[in-house]
Amino acid sequence: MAVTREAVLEALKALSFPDGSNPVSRDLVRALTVDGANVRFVFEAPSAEAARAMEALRDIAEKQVAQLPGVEKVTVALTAPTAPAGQSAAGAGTGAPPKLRVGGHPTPQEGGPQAVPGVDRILVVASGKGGVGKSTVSANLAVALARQGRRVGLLDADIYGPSQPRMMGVSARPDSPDGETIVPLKAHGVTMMSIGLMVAPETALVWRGPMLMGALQQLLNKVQWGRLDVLIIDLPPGTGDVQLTLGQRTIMTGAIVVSTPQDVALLDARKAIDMFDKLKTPILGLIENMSTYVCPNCGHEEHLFGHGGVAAEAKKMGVPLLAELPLSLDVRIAGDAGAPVATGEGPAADAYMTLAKRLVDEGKA
Ligand SMILES: Nc1ncnc2c1ncn2[C@@H]1O[C@H](COP(=O)(O)OP(=O)(O)OP(=O)(O)O)[C@@H](O)[C@H]1O
Repeated sequence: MAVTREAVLEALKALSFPDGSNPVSRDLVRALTVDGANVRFVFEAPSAEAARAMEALRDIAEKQVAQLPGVEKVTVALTAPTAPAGQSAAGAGTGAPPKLRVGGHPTPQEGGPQAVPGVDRILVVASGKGGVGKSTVSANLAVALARQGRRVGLLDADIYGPSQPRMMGVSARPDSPDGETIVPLKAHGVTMMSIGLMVAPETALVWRGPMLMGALQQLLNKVQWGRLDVLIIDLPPGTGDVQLTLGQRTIMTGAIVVSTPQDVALLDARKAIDMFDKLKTPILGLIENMSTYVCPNCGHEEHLFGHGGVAAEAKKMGVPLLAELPLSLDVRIAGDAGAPVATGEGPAADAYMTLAKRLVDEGKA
């Protein structure tokens, strides 16, 4: 018999504190997800202190829920406004840890979408599905724009797989000298911030849309971006709550949708484009990534995943094809090494410089 949400909540209510309250009545349970036989939820402690004291509760809760019929796996994450002492969420920052309740629900907002102060343009880089190179394109485009003299920010909002710290070669936890705002990091001429530098991955995995959105809102508004010509946001893949809420709350200059030539990726890309249409976010264009493969030994060019699909689709949708970016081992190696290929020279770097120039010339970046 499949376990239900209600059964899990009942099991948690049975864990009573000395004052007679329980985790549910104290409103500690967040993001309860029952996915077949897998149960996941978050205990959100009011403070780091309280989170430390809740380690034992987490163990007991895990065991209690695991005993329910139909449950195979239980994952309970503990969150608190700041990381527990001596346990940095990511790397070694030197200042006081930011006081952000990262992942809290977004605060209500009056009126329509708003701008981020000091930021002239926001470009979102999206894809219908994961793994098509959205993060690679975001990092390289940011670097290429910075090389053209633009003041560029890069916000990694891909909570399910934050890859910008690795791609941009940064790992330190950002400082917060005043305990309220966050000083972003700098890499390759780009001002950057990743949700992955603020939140432990196991916590992020059990979050639901509203918590992600709360975190993203904080990163947009509490990071000291300074004056930027353009902020590039590397979105999570797909068409979920984060994309929708961001579109409803923040004025976005435009969206760039990355796809590979395979049909399935294109189908997914179409969904992303429909979403931006509904949000009334201008679609700046499609990018075909992993377009051609140039053999590093003989120079022979091969269309490994087919060719022309993205161009044809762009035409059908009436949006520009912004770039066809080659599949190149250099791109992957550079990304893994923390220095995007656009920091150097060569065909892949040239392709990104051309893309960046086009966006600057069109006033989009
Ligand atoms: N043009 C390319 N040539 C070679 N490798 C590439 C290219 N583009 C991306 N890759 C590699 O493909 C992998 C996936 O890329 P990336 O992380 O940018 O995709 P993504 O769409 O952001 O994925 P996710 O949604 O999972 O974050 C990475 O290892 C990256 O280095």
